[in-house]
Amino acid sequence: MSSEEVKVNTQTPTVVASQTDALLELRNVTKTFGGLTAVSKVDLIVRPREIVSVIGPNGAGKTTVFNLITGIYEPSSGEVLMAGRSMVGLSPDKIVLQGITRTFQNIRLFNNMTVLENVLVGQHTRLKATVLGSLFRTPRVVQEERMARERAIELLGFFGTGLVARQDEYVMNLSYADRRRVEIARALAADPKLLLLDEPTAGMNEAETLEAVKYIRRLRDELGLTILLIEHKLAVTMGMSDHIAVLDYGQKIADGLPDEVRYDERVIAAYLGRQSETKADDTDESDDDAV
Ligand SMILES: Nc1ncnc2c1ncn2[C@@H]1O[C@H](COP(=O)(O)OP(=O)(O)OP(=O)(O)O)[C@@H](O)[C@H]1O
Repeated sequence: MSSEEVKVNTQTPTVVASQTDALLELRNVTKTFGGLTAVSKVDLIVRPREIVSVIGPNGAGKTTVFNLITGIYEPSSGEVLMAGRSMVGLSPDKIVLQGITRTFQNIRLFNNMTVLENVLVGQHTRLKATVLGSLFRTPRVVQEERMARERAIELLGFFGTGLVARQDEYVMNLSYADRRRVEIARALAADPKLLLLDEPTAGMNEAETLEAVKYIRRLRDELGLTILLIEHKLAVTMGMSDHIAVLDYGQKIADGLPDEVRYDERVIAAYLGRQSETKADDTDESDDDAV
């Protein structure tokens, strides 16, 4: 994958009239990379406190959609709106301030930092300490640090007592499932309204996957979050999504309730088509897409 120039500006978001009660809305969003259209005219609505999944065969454009929402890429055309405000052109850190945080397909934690330190990193957008204040450790800075630590421990506590007890351990010593939890705790530290989870159960066994499904639901039910996720395990997606958007070759080919999507002929054809391509290629060993 070639990388693309990231356009960053500091403009404040403009309000665009929204016809919906959406928290997040993609309107006719297209992203091209040279001659390749990775995402083509995609509309998507995510309402407050929904759990919405984006699925599709490999290369369908799911990660690109996440990168468009989080400001890694700017759409070639179309609008990305958060609570009715356009986010197009905002830098990723400005988008975090709009209330959107994410986790990654390949966990991105600082392995040489402790569990607690990793979660503290997630709070940096909210802290107010100045460089001078930090140098001289003013009472305000000390108090802010104490509150940040308390908050980080509270967030780890969302996953039970296990991670709280291991807060001073290096992240690299944790199990894969625990590292995924720490990554979510770090994403929560920025106080999001919308959480984007990129394959939150990847690499997990069945018991860990069931556990992950439980805490994803709790993120919505107990913390009031709205969740958009990419997930390859279709049983997981079908079991917890309010609606599911299906991408194929960059286009949204279906969007509906799990049962509507499950039996949609275009969806079945897309998955079966890619599976036969994969078999012909015989290159992909990690295909757990199955309708
Ligand atoms: N920065 C980039 N430069 C060029 N092409 C890209 C870039 N990012 C993505 N693509 C291409 O866009 C298409 C969609 O990729 P994307 O990673 O969004 O798919 P995906 O659905 O997330 O796939 P997977 O399930 O394998 O992660 C692919 O053809 C990919 O090669």
